[in-house]
Amino acid sequence: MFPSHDPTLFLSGAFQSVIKIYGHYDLLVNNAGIGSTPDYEHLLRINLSAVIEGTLSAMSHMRKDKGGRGGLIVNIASTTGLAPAPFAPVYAASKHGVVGFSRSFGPAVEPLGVKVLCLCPSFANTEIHLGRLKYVEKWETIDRIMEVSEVASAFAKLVDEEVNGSVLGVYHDGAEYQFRRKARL
Ligand SMILES: NC(=O)C1=CN([C@@H]2O[C@H](COP(=O)(O)OP(=O)(O)OC[C@H]3O[C@@H](n4cnc5c(N)ncnc54)[C@H](O)[C@@H]3O)[C@@H](O)[C@H]2O)C=CC1
Ligand SMILES: CC/C=C\C[C@H](O)C(=O)/C=C/C=C/C=C\C=C\[C@@H](O)C/C=C\CCC(=O)O
Repeated sequence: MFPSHDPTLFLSGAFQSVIKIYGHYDLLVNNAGIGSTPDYEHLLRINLSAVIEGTLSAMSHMRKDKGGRGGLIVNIASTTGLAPAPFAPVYAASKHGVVGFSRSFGPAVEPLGVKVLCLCPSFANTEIHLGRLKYVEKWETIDRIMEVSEVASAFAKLVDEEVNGSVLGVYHDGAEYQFRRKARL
């Protein structure tokens, strides 16, 4: 676990422990995240900076030109990283950041044997919404709040197909790629 005030400070120690025990990294999933809070810098630190920090640390252990074996990094964003989310603008900004970073970093590190994928779930029934679900269920555009197992299946699809730089949206009616690498700058 990271100290809640600064998730990135703890990362290098955590990475070193894994290397010490297992010798290498095959997969990193940057999943930790928090919902809206008045302290927007804290939110950005956890939802965006820690994802960047984790990705950079994993990459430094995975990169083939520095003795690594290559690997896969999966960043968990959100559909609020794909479309405007007026109910959570700062949260949405953090997730847009994760989408943009993942799409950009994947192609950048492909020559080093590392791939970066991004998963963007819509609303799923987890603790991040504790105390807010009743409110959320009233929103007209939400057809159904997903179960975690639906997000897990989409995660398996993303990792199975392993298209570097891709972004998979997960919706109540199924998973659909939003970006598969090629787009104009
Ligand atoms: N539940 C939803 O509707 C959706 C969630 N997401 C994202 O999925 C990811 C997982 O969230 P959920 O499972 O839904 O919520 P959750 O609240 O159940 O899980 C979040 C996890 O992040 C960890 N975490 C938070 N701050 C941390 C810190 N400073 N250091 C270490 N760990 C920390 C928590 O301990 C917890 O295990 C998050 O990135 C969230 O933004 C994305 C789209 C939809
Ligand atoms: C004021 C409400 C404005 C718009 C509501 C809109 O009509 C609507 O219903 C849209 C819903 C879309 C939801 C899509 C995805 C949600 C994804 C999660 O990542 C959100 C998780 C936690 C953030 C919640 C927060 O308060 O920060």
